Amino acid sequence: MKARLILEDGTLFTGISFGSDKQMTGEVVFNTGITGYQEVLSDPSYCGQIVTMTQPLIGNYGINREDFEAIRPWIHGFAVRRHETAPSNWRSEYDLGTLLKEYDIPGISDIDTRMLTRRLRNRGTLRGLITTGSASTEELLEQLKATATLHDQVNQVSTPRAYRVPGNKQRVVVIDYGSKSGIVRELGDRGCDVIVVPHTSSAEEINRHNPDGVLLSNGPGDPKDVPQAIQTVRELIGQLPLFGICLGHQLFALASGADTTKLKFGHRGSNHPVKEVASGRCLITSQNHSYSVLEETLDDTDLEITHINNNDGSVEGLKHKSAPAFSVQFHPEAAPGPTDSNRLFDEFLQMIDEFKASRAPFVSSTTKSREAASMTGARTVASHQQAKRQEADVATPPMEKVLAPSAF
Ligand SMILES: NC(=O)CC[C@H](N)C(=O)O
Repeated sequence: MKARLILEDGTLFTGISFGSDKQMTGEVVFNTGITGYQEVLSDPSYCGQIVTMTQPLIGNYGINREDFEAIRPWIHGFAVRRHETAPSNWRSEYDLGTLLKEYDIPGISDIDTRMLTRRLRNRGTLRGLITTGSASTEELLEQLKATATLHDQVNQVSTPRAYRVPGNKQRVVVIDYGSKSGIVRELGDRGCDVIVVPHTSSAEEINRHNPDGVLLSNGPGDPKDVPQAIQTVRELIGQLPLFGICLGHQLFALASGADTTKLKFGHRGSNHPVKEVASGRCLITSQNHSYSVLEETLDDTDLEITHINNNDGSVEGLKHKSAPAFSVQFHPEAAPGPTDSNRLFDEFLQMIDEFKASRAPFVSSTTKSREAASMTGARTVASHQQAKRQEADVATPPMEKVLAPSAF
């Protein structure tokens, strides 16, 4: 069956339909990863977008549920040069077209994805529409114009209820703005007791879980679409160790008084070079974002730049000058890789341990009585928190489900 993809500037691509034959609109973006189409399809940060892959052969290693980044894909369409209908891989369970059909997502193949990518690079990100219908190009453009731009994607993809992935080390609350399962996997692999909470959770609700640290997840859309989340992050800064990833990084910046802007066509792929300022080293990173923190708005904040994009000089990482908090625009949990920045999870857990140690009650030596007499507010808070933790271990707030990491 014939399918068409039309961009808002009138550019028309005619190809072959696969997946669902439903008509869908979305922001059209390109990803340059050679592998990883399953992770791209199922990354909730793509919610509402039509994705095209610059790699021309897509679907050749099929689909397996294990590599999904979320329980289901949220993209609005998939545009490829060639769709492989006979995948070859021992892990493959079914083919890409079957997956798209299952979730009613339209796919279009046999189009010139090089031309499409060049158009997006030259003009910037454009909205588009995929259809198998017979309406004229003019009618389709009218329909595209009449479709509202999405602003509620975080609401669509975040978990409605808190859930826990138990572990016996640091307790980390992940605020789910559309979290990839890779984030929970990385924390779980390190033994963390992970509690994933909805994006609407207040600082008070988060504190009730008695976390040792908070991870601000990735997620779709404009970070300014979730002002309540910005307020929560503002309250958490300095209270608990924080680590922000992608949307979480942008929210951390906004909460600290910086501003964000939309990039011309975004960064999406698995080999974006990023300079680590402290060491001068280059990390190869996985990326998927449209927005970016504006460097010139950082001057009046307590943030400093830790990472810079080698391609366009944009801000890729931040840390707070005094509070235990840092963030990155790229994805250290990247699957299928690269893994250069994976150690940021270890650095987060180290930061948590140092923060805990700095607040631990004083225990020994000759100064004991003097110290006890002048015990600081922070120490009182720490022992109070420990007591609360014991209580909470008995009665944690109601949670949806208790999942093992393999259930993702
Ligand atoms: N992967 C992400 O978290 C993306 C962040 C944000 N939605 C952006 O596009 O910039």
